Amino acid sequence: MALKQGVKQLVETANARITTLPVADARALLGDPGVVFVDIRDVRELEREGMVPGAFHAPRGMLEFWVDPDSPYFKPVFGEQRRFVLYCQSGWRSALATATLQDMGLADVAHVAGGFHAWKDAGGEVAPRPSRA
Ligand SMILES: O=S(=O)([O-])[S-]
Repeated sequence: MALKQGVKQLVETANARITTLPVADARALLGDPGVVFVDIRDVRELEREGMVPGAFHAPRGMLEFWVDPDSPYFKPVFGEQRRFVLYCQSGWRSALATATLQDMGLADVAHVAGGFHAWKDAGGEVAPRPSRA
């Protein structure tokens, strides 16, 4: 079956209209109280590899429902006037998720180029997943 769009095209289209932060720029934001790092990977990935210290874990499958204040699953962190910096493993899922949150109207949302892999390769800070990340 021929798809109308494959993942490569979806990611490219998303990347063309969202903010992508190089790892160095993202690392410079770590600890900034106006910034929330959002880890959208599966919990198993966090347990296996750790995460950006202090990141908020919002699995991609729930993301839209946690962001929408009209959803029963809304998480108040997404109602704060802060910058949201999403990351996944390699920057593909986060590109799609960032585009979606932008479409939903989140004012300041970006993602990390190359995801957690690139973050770690650059010597980025890594913390174990807290028991309730
Ligand atoms: O997390 S991912 O970029 O490999 S889809």
